[in-house]
Amino acid sequence: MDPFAELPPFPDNVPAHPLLIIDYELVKAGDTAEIERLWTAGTKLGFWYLKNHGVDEEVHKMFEMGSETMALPMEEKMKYEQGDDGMSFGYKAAGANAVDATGTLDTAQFINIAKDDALAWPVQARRDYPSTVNARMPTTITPFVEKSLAVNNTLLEAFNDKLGLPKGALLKQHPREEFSGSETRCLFSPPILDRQVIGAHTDFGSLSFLHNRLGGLQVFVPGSETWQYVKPIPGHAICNLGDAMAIFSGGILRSNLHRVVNPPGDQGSLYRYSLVYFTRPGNSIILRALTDESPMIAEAVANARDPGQFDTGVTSLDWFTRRIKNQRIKNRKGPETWMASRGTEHTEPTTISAY
Ligand SMILES: O=C(O)CCC(=O)C(=O)O
Ligand SMILES: [Fe+2]
Repeated sequence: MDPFAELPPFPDNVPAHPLLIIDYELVKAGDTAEIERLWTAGTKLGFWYLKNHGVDEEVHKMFEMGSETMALPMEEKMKYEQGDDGMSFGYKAAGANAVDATGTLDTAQFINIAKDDALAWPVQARRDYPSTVNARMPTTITPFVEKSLAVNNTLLEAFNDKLGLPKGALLKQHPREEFSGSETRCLFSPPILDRQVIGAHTDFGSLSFLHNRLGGLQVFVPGSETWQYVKPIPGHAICNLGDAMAIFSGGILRSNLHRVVNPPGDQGSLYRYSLVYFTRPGNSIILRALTDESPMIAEAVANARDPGQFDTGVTSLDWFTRRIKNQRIKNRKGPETWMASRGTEHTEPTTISAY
């Protein structure tokens, strides 16, 4: 079944940035040419399409889980709201976050489910969830999390070797058993013309495995002056690196700015769903460049304009909590709260809201 069949196509006359297309099966098989292309994608833009990932069936069911959850009465969803303390897991209502320094409200609802809960099910590891999530945990969510973990770990290992790290060094930053901010997220937003759905940001963690059916995602390509759409392609996931990988690699890998706006053309009158699996480092991992383990990373840090930026002195949990907490509109004191929510993109032109 083609999940795009019922949807109006992404318009032909709207430019989209041509991400590199990486074949997961080839990367998994150790194909050096394909791994070289993955490396190019990770170092130049930090975004790429991933085909042949084998997760389509689970993605389809996750979209169903998302629509079942979003259809619950607001009062029910609000029982599971993520709150203002910087925890991500649970439900996030539309308008709970700022999308820019002036405090404009976001328009996306999320349901975020911790990887730790998906793997521990039926034991509760981190928090409780709406009935629609519980009902889908064994059939849909846990299988999706397991497959996404395997895909992301394979990609991390490929980057590990290209960075000249000892085998398993990056995987050691993401222990399966340690609690972390790793989670799956289903997003839902109504048509909205005059503002961003999700403000410009870099992702907090290491690697995001994203599934889009409608347009709306935009990337800010280094050296360009405008935002560019990423066009959804059936069967192709969109992968991107987050802050933790930029820091571990001493800036060799790129955590790129992106945002979500209304889908273009005829897609723009539809409700938009999307789905992500985020791999994030273990809570206790200190975010710093892995200079002791790779001469290539040591050299990158030595040559960096501001080497200190790769020695944050904070744990992954602290980094994540700070960013989530300062996006929450209830915590907003002024533009400085937005600045306090920023990640590795702080040197980038994040002020362009240019809607
Ligand atoms: O919905 C999308 O296309 C992207 C979502 C995103 O960037 C995020 O949740 O971090
Ligand atoms: Fe993102």
